[in-house]
Amino acid sequence: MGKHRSKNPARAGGRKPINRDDNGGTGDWKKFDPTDMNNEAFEQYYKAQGIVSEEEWTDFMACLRKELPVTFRVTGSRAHADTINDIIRTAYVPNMLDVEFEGNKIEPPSQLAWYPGGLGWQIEAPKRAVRKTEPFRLFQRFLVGETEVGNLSRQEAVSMIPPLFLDVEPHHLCLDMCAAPGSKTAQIIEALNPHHTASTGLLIANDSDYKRTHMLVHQTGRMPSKGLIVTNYDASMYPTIKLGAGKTLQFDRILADVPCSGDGTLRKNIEIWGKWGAADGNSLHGLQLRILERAMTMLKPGGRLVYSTCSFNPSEDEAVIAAGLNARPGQFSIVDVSAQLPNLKRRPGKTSWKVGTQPDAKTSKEIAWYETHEEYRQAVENGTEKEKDRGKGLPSTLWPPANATELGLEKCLRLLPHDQNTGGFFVCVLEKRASKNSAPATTEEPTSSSSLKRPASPAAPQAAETKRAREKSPVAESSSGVATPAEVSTPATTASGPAKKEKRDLSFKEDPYSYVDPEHAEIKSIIERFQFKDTFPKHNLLVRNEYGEPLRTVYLTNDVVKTIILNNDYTRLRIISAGVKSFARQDSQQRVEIGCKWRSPIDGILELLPHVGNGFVINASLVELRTLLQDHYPPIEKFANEEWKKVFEGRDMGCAIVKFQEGKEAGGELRLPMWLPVWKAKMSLSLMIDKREKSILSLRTFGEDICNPPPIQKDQNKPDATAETDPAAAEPVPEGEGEGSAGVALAVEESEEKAINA
Ligand SMILES: C[S@@+](CC[C@H](N)C(=O)[O-])C[C@H]1O[C@@H](n2cnc3c(N)ncnc32)[C@H](O)[C@@H]1O
Repeated sequence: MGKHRSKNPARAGGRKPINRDDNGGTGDWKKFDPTDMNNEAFEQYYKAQGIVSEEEWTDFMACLRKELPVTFRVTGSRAHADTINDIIRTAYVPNMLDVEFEGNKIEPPSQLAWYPGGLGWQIEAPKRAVRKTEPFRLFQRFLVGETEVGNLSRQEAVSMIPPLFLDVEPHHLCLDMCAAPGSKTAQIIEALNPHHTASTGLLIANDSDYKRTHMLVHQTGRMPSKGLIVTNYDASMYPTIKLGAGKTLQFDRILADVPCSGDGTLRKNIEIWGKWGAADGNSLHGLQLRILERAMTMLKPGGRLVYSTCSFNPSEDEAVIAAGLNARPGQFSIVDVSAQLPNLKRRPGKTSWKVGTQPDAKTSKEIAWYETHEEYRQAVENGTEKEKDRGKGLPSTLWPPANATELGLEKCLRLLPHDQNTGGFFVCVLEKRASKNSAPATTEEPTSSSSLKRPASPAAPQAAETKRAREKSPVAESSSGVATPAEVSTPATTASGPAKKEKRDLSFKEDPYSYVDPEHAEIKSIIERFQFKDTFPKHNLLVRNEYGEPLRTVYLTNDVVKTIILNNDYTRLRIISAGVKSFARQDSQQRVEIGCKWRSPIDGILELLPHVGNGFVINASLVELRTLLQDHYPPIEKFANEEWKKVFEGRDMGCAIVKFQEGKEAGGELRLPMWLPVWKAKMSLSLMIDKREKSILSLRTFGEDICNPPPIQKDQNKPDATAETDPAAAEPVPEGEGEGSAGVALAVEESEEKAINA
């Protein structure tokens, strides 16, 4: 398993790979002092590589020493994103056109010229100006709120590029190999669900760092998808995924946004100035190549693979691509993407580069250059060069191969900071040839004969899967080439594990997965409550225990995810999460008066809406929203709207979905319709979103936080004190508060599930 990110990514002699997108959303800016921004070896190294011409060198270096503008992306399905974009353009930007700060005019936010649909933005204003001028401060507050609810994503401009070239369609089976913290994962999910329609595709978002996979779960919670699985694996040894009947999964799209030295992020991670060394890139080349080679193996013929780094270094960029192509002669080609994103300024990849070492970056800035691998080996033999990299020395794949000019490396893209005021990045788009001799679409080809040996990885203890028996059941294929779960021999309609039991990786501590029998009494109560139509995928309800028992949370997955879960032991794939959280138990007691004890968390509502019965969703206006935000459990009689009161009085206790119409009313404005879960108790209603989300919603809609503090519980140590003493009885405790706080709820959920698993 990889290591957790360090606050100082360039630590350990600059060898630690960069987790570059981490401070994307925090707004933390480090001390910015251009006089510290020097590194002789860096200049020597890149002057020799010729990644910019001599005439441009001064501009290149000057730009690297400038503060990086803040950039963000409007997220979500297209119609939704366009509305948010219009709000920025029409409600905020006009107020920022004539702002002055300390005698200088401050430029308003501008749209990134190359980003599709104008949904990418850049703020060049210095941070101080943003804090000290009213229009920018207001905009900043808007950005923070919208980022919290998932409508915006702070992301470096160049980091937005790789997923755009991936060209994802809603039916694609995709893998994001090094995904945390997940800014590109979010882009892929959006491409799979452009209109929030039922995507039949799949995205597996993987990271070798266990803690960072939880960042991924959090980040993707804002754009839930039934077709999402998060895994925790060393990408260079990613396991083969079984589909039943001896078939294995091959992906239509793979993103390999690999760990790298990160010198393209110098403008953001300014510590790199003091730490950078020529050895950094050389030492990462091996891992990067192994990840690329694994991606090449798992890609479907005709599929597309995007390799990217935030490093300028050819050792991590062109050298990796060249070695990957040469390991599979004739099977892959570099795609010419010059016509895509026409306004994006890019530089061609290099067909020649130099390999240099820097024996000790701390004591000497001198770089030793070696024309060839043989020359380097000679120096090792002579003792003038010490062997690094665990005694194996530098691999020959670091040097430009003899056929470098024939590989089409100039079709790679290098993004340079001074071209459009960004960070640096490298992107290469590869396509696997769909030839007669290619392996069938769902069968992986044998692993290539890379010259680099794969080291054992603690995150991949079960790699020897060839030894395992494969299922014998006949499996039909869906249009995506994946067997649909109903066709898999494992009983798909009952709680079940993999079709054939595999050996468990006992070191993997996450809870198991199983599908719930749709005839289970709890599921029947849910179907009845939400008046689900026949279209509701009741066979695809997943829980986190071995017995298919709906205890606290039920997730909804699509067919592809189900096929994967049924055919692979979850510990072998190290599955951290799957599907969308769709139902959460609201009432764990045996109260008979509550027929369905489940509510739909906000994450899952959009997935449920197409299936709920006509008339189940209750319409409301901002007047009702105001009351629901102000009080935690407003009595039904408090609502002025007679129609609304009547509807709720006619309903049993339990969950409802309320649609708040867009418009201006009650001192607020809602620009898009919004669906929220509401719980009806005996005499009151409650909005089922957590306290923080309520406050953000209040600020966005009414311009102020109108939410009153939650009522004090009468005896917090006494279980179910409310039910005993409150006339309203059975009042819900919204997620994120008191006993029902997300953390506590999760703990209860885990211990309950663990108890049944024990
Ligand atoms: C540059 S970051 C990825 C950024 C991410 N794609 C995004 O856009 O948010 C590289 C990631 O690779 C992960 N990583 C490092 N070594 C890995 C390996 N062998 N397999 C999988 N992930 C790895 C790190 O934990 C880190 O999260």
